[in-house]
Amino acid sequence: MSLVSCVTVTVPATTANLGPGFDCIGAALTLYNEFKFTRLDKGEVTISVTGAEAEKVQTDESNLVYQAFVTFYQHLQQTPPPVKIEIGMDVPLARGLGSSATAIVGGLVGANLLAGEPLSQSQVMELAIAMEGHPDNVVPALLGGCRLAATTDTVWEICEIPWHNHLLPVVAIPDFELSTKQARQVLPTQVSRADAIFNTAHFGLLLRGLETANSNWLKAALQDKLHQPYRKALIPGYDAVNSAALSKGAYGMVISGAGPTLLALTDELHSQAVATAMGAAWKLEGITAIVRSLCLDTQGASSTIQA
Ligand SMILES: Nc1ncnc2c1ncn2[C@@H]1O[C@H](COP(=O)(O)OP(=O)(O)OP(=O)(O)O)[C@@H](O)[C@H]1O
Ligand SMILES: N[C@@H](CCO)C(=O)O
Repeated sequence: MSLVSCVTVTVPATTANLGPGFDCIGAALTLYNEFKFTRLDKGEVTISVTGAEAEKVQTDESNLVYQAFVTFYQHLQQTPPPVKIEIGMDVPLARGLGSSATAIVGGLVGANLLAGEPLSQSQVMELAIAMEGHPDNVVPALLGGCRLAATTDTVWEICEIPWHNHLLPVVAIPDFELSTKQARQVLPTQVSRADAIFNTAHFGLLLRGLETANSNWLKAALQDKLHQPYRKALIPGYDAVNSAALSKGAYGMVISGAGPTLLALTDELHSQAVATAMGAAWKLEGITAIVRSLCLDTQGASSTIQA
């Protein structure tokens, strides 16, 4: 078997939760990070980063892409080979768009390809979920589309959720970070039965709303009682941006992942006006935000092998 010496892996950003689907649903978006792995004959790992916010990413062995690369070889009980990793960043860091999931999936997929693919896609997925701690970013980052993940005692069941082709996500990405760790610390460890029932009902409605683009269902479905009411306080301007999105015809707005990016679900007719209004509302609050009208990525992680 001739070993691959160089591979480039492209991984999409993801939005997790979609309102009521806390820690179990996520969708891949058309915004990407790129990871190039070159096997070296000898020497140490070298890591370089280019693109948006490149200067914020560690280039030593604590780099998350390298950590994933090492985790893969540890899983096989092998020593990782010396490698050059080149990272091209377009997914902003710690903004709720799954940057850490791109790094984990990129590192694992790259390592698997360099090693001649000893692991199946579902084995790679399980390693990725274990590293991230929850499935809702890494699963769509790996597989693409909108995905629901549920675990039994032993396995993960992954289900593709139909996404109506009229639905467009608009993201407003503010210029401040919110780490997932910090955004999880504000959540209660126990919730009331009423809140659990509220989320169960709204999650069911969300699945049917995503499938049909039924506007009444979607408007109601994006509400949640498990995380957003607690996290709103960490996102100045949340109410103003929400009102702006709704006033321009969005079905609704949610916190993307752990935030602080806010994501409106809309359609082609309204997406431009919704994006402009969300950016303007944040500007009035003194916060600069980049707004982007995206689509659902259906491919997930993809790779190009250079022999
Ligand atoms: N391309 C990358 N290369 C290396 N490390 C990265 C990369 N992207 C993200 N990370 C690491 O992941 C951290 C951000 O992870 P965090 O979970 O806080 O936010 P997120 O994944 O962007 O948001 P969310 O999980 O809410 O979608 C960064 O601080 C960095 O350590
Ligand atoms: N489900 C996770 C996604 C962010 O990693 C959360 O909301 O904390």
